Amino acid sequence: MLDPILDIRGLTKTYPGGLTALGGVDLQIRKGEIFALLGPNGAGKTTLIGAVCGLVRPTGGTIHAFGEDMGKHWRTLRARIGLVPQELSTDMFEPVWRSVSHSRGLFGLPPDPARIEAILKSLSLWDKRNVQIRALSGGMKRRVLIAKAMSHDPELLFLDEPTAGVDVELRRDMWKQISEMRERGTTIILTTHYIEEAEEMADRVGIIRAGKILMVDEKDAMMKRLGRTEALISLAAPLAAVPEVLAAYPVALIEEGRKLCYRGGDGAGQGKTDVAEVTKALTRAGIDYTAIDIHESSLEDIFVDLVEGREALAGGAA
Ligand SMILES: Nc1ncnc2c1ncn2[C@@H]1O[C@H](COP(=O)(O)OP(=O)(O)OP(=O)(O)O)[C@@H](O)[C@H]1O
Repeated sequence: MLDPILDIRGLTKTYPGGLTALGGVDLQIRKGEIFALLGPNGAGKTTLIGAVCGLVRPTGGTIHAFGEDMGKHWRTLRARIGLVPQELSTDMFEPVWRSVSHSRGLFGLPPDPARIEAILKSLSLWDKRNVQIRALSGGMKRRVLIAKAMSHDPELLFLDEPTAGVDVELRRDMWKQISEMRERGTTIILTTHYIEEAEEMADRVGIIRAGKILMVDEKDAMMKRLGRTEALISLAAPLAAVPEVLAAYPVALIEEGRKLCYRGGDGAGQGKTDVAEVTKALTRAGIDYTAIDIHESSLEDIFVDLVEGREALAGGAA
């Protein structure tokens, strides 16, 4: 990748006590993209973010941001990176406005009330500017976290599970906020458990498990490459064997011959074409069916397969 905005090489982290949370992570992030890091609990997502944002001291490897070594130019580079953590740990007694304004100052920027006002308005927090953070609802507290991270106008923004535990409406609202930030030129890396979130938002997806990146790809390419079509064809009468005419297709008999199961395709429409041909072949052979149930695999299916190690990583491992 040419001039990645973030370039992580061979990053390792073994916590005192011996647990290896990151086992050699290589990851390059493009300027201007939304990158979703997907992984099960304990995969190392928060540790990875923490290593870039200075909350976790890596055991090994290098991190370059904006083309420079973070190990050497820590303060100046960190000021250009924003972090929305999972939870607010401080500032509970501060009013919203002061807390957000203070965050800007932490990165050495001069006060800019107009900018803070614009941020609070964009997050529908302006009405709450004088309210103590502890008195806000959970969703509003999350917005405050975003406002604090935006306060120093970072070029690279990490969001650690931005929508965990928020309702559907607020989640959609936050997705909109994140998209708007990207439109303004911010590069965004988010971690999530919600596949829907990655599917909806991300340009590229990285899948992490047990401290290793299993795969990184354009979301669409990943779905195309690993996507599958599954069709269940209910037969009018059970069959003892797969009919000869279907020999060329990835089909099998299940449920004691009462259903034909097709599993194949390439996530780009081939599966549906195959299924149409299979049904035509059945009709030509005089085999009646009563129902067809077609399911296209989603990013979720792909993710579950990958994380559980079911899907062969053939050709796909990054
Ligand atoms: N301070 C710490 N000391 C020791 N072990 C830790 C520490 N922080 C995290 N770990 C361990 O490192 C591993 C990775 O944790 P991490 O929080 O990075 O995962 P995650 O992918 O963010 O998980 P989740 O989705 O649950 O937030 C886990 O096994 C965790 O228990």
